[in-house]
Amino acid sequence: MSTTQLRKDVRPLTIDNVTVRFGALLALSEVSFSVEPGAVHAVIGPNGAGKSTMFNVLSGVYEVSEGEVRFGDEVLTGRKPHQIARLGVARAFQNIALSGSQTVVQNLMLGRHRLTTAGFVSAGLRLPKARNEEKRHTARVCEIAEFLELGNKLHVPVGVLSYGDQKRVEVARALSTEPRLLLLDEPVAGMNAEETARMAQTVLEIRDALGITVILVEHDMGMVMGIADRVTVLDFGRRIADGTPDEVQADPEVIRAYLGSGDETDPAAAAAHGTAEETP
Ligand SMILES: Nc1ncnc2c1ncn2[C@@H]1O[C@H](COP(=O)(O)OP(=O)(O)OP(=O)(O)O)[C@@H](O)[C@H]1O
Repeated sequence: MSTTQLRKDVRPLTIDNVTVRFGALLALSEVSFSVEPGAVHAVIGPNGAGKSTMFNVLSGVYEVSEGEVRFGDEVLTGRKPHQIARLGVARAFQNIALSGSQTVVQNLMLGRHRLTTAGFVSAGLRLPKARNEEKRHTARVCEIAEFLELGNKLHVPVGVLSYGDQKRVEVARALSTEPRLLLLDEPVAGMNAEETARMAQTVLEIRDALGITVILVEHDMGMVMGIADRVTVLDFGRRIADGTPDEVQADPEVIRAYLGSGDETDPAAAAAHGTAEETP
């Protein structure tokens, strides 16, 4: 865990007995775990285990059938996605949700919208208050872009950037909302080894520099085991393990779940091949 100072308003996240049913299918079955403030916490599991469903619950896209999610004292379940966003939970999507024709800065400013206070009229008339506010927000999103190593691409349309850079803009867009909790949905999916190592490093830097909590769903076991403080493992909608990377990699039920699934991203195999040590 980082020794960096936590943002003061970062709270523990508690997933308490969450069940999600789609008709007869149990996508999540009485799943509980907690995420410590300032942790990098990974949620893993074979295909169909319920990882995306869990993220959709955390961000308010899916309603739970039973159970509750709390962020400190605030109950997240039962709220709409925009209400959860307002509580400081931001999600970077696996399938990039950016406007390709707009520049990096323009995309980040869209992410910033909820923090702007100047009304439509004063912004439209470009009154001094609105101008100052826009300047302040632009300066901050440029800072965030620099942090994501996009400083020399601020005015480039996102659509012409490399895939790896587009994924970084997606993370920067989520950070532009100044979240207390960042949800990263397969941040390295489709990336090459170099892009993956850079993103792994970036995730640690985000946590350390901003003092926020990061939860990631990811199939790349080398990346997960290299950077996560804790790992929750799902299989067929059930939580089958929860612990440090070393603990879950040695857990017989986890090994069985991955071997049974034929998933080549088996955590034990990743450990045996030393990939856990390769990524920062
Ligand atoms: N909106 C939905 N309607 C019906 N079934 C769904 C819905 N969303 C998910 N499911 C089902 O819930 C189960 C869990 O799916 P989920 O997408 O959460 O798994 P996952 O662990 O993210 O899988 P993957 O690694 O393949 O993305 C699957 O059987 C899936 O088909």
